[in-house]
Amino acid sequence: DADNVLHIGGIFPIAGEGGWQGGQACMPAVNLALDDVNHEKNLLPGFILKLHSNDSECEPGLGASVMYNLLYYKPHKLMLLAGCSTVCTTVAEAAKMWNLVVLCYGASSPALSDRNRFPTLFRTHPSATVHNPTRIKLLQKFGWSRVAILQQAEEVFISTVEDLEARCKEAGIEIVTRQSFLSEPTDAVRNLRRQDARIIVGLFYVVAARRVLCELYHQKLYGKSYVWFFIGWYEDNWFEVNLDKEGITCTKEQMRLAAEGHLTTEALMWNQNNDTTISGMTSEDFRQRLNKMLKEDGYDIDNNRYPEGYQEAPLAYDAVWSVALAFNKTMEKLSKQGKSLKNFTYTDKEIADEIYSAINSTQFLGVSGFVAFSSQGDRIALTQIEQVIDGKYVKLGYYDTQSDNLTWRNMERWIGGKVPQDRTIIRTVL
Ligand SMILES: CC1(C)CO[C@@H](CC(=O)O)CN1
Repeated sequence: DADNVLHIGGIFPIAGEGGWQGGQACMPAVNLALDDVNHEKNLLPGFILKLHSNDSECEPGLGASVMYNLLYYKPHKLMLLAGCSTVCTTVAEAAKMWNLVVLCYGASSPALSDRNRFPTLFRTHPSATVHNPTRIKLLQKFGWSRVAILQQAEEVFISTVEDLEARCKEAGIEIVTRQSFLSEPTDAVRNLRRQDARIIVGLFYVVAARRVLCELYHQKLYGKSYVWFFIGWYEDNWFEVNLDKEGITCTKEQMRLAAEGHLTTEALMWNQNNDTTISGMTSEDFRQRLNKMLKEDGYDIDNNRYPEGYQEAPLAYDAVWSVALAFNKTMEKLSKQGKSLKNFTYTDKEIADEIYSAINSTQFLGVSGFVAFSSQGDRIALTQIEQVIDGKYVKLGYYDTQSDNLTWRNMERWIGGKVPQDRTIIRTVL
């Protein structure tokens, strides 16, 4: 009956062009999770979790109006789910005025790790800075203490590079140059050449990555004397597609030549082992159920026609479990004070603080791996390292920053047969 429903709001990036339309796969994943938590006995006894949502198109203004409508109209919502860094920034900055926790399943911007601006924000999506301890670990593993940085001038990459520079300084790694470009990388790449950069960390979106790769080919900044670190969440064959459409002057073969041997880092979003998670499923079971649901929604999964956000779907699924587990804890605590989540209103700071501290201490094995939040509300996640070998990505290993543990498979291959140097070695014969 109506009064035993726990209402939450959801803001999903679905339509539109700009940014990340990851709500296409994340909203189905959220619906799967709502089904599961509402059938889990003893999780929300006597209650059901109900979602009220709308589309932000990954536009912060539209996201703000979706949020306004969710809050203006009854019933009261107990918290908000949101995706896209730009929308989460707007929603999380305002949410505190309504004493609402915001849980972001699709926001990677490092700027969101700020308890002053976002006191009630949590995210199951790791910050883009999660790559940086892994990059440092790899530089140290291969003895590189002189690196260069090439980045696209976008907020997420600017703040990620600031974090990387600080960690390089701490580790005694020299940044020989930091080049950035808006959309044309020619001059930036030329400056890398001038500084004799050999080990380069590249931070850009995938369209810019194709331009950079073709530029590397033309300026011969690839092959046995160079090591490039790219971001690992581009689609697997990113360097062979859209060449005509995006005016790339290199052929597929030239792009493959330039891409051969590059390393990538990315946050793990699908639990890698076959362990049974809190939902009773393994991550592969989850994949099967999600694929079935997406096929019913009309996606041609069998021919690799995936909706956007498929990669991040486990983060959305686990976000709902985080909420349900936190509400379970909160209800137990409130009932001892003769209160209930049903009494929550947007001015009730006490209940809001109970929800906050319950989420803050929530930890469980989810389909996206072990779910736990840092003091800034950031997702603590493993990273994966891959290398392009013979044109295909090969898993090289995983890194757990918390325990500083690098699991390495010794599969790496260097074009010149040995680890490239980070500088020109002048051999003086005495
Ligand atoms: C790994 C990626 C693609 C990074 O951007 C996230 C979206 C965002 O930060 O706005 C979604 N996941």
